[in-house]
Amino acid sequence: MSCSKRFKIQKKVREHRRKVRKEAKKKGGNRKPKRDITIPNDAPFKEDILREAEQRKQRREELRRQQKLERQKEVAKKRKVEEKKDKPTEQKTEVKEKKKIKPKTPAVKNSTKSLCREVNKVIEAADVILEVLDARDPLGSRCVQAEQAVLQCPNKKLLLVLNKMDLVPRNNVEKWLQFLGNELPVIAFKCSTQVQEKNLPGAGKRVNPACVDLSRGTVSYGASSLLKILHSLCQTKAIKVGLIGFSNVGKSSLINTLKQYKVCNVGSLRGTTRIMQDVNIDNRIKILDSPSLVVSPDNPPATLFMRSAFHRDDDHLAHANKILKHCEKQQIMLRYNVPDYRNSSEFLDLLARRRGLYKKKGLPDVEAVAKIFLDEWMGARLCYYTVPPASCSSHIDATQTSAMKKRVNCKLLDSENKRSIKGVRNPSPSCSIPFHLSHITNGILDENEIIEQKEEPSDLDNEEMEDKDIGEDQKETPDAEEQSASGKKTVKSVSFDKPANMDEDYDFNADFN
Ligand SMILES: Nc1nc2c(ncn2[C@@H]2O[C@H](COP(=O)(O)OP(=O)(O)OP(=O)(O)O)[C@@H](O)[C@H]2O)c(=O)[nH]1
Repeated sequence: MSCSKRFKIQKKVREHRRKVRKEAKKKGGNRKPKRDITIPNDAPFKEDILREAEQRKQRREELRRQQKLERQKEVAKKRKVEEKKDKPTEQKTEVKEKKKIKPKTPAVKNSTKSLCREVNKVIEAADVILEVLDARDPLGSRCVQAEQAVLQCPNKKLLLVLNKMDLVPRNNVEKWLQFLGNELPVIAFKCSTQVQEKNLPGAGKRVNPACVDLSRGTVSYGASSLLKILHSLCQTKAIKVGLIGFSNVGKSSLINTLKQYKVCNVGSLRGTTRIMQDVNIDNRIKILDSPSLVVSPDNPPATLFMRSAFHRDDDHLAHANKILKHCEKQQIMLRYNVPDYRNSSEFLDLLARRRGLYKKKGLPDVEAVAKIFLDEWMGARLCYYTVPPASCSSHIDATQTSAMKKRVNCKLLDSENKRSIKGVRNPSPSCSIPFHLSHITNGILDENEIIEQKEEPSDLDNEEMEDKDIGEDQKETPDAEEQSASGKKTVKSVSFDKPANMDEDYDFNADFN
């Protein structure tokens, strides 16, 4: 064979092989499959390690999702700026003038009014009303006005749903069931909350958020019991079931749990639901989701913060202060792993140091840590609990109670509640924070009662003054708040002089550094 022919053949073979390799690469055949974490079975703490790895993965994904959202926001912002540039200058000045004329408050005010309207619509349309309560503060998530509005209608039935029972100790759930059961039928509930898109069939593809399967997420308790009760109420005709409650108590989650699909938007962000939504559970039960109830401004400050759907974002320190006032110091020190503190500012200072949150020049970033602290309290993970009061003057009279109980199969309810409580994994009392605030919250149902909100000076300063007066024990009692809730104003003598022994007790620079 001539040399030229041999080289020609060799070249052809090389080209052919290159082509084959290229195609294989395109198909992804050469790629090594991703290995799962393999831990030998005899390794100690295997389950813990796997759980930690899974949590880490979830966190990474969450971060990626957040970054993506931020990027999208930035792009949208840039686009807006470019669009504005393109518009003629005349239009710009018109828009500016309009903006100047429009005050900021009416937007919030109108939206609050519309929330009110939507809640009223739900109460009017529904045959059965479920008032959803947060098991961590059931009394605080009850609304006197809404309950009265329902009880005034003779044909409507009112049931309480004690949701999030996985976040409080078991004996506390039992106590609350007993306490609330004296007034109205109450059902213990735990929603299914986890959305595991990764485990769904077709993982990796884009999943339509409206049909994410929740059945594989965390287990729910009380759903079948609630359906049984509702079916017993609709023997002759189909019924509409309205869900009411303050923000973040889990109304939308409850619907998703009953439906086993994500049909309503859920989030730890308050006021996610803005309008009435109806969802058919089956051919006899239609559920109406409502926006959160509007909180009346005459509630104690902590209740106002815990239950309101909207907040001014700049008040983190004041809000954190309000919450800390009602918590047991020992438990807070244990939960957040901080040493003894005198007031909320000192606690936030210590927490910022503990979590490594510093501003420029090495100063602890108290604002940032206050925001994180509040997010935890508003989220669905922190375990805190309130204790039912020894006696409570009820706004429901005995005839209304007995009428409501007659309409519902209470024996079935009791047995189902016992079954649900047995199944749930509750936190131990030592891991949860006792929260000393138990008030029924006043709400607003009449939109004409909503008054324009005035900008008030931050109450942090005032409260810090109070803190200093109260000293170490954080002695503000619920009674004092009751007084403020009922409108009785007490005049406190506030001394603006430094306490005499203050400097001797504690030198911040020396003791702290
Ligand atoms: N741990 C736990 N978290 C829950 C439970 N139910 C709801 N959540 C969480 O509570 C948060 C609020 O739930 P939503 O269903 O959006 O509450 P909502 O009452 O509809 O809130 P709004 O839209 O503000 O009215 C979400 O982060 C849920 O995951 C529960 O039973 N247990």
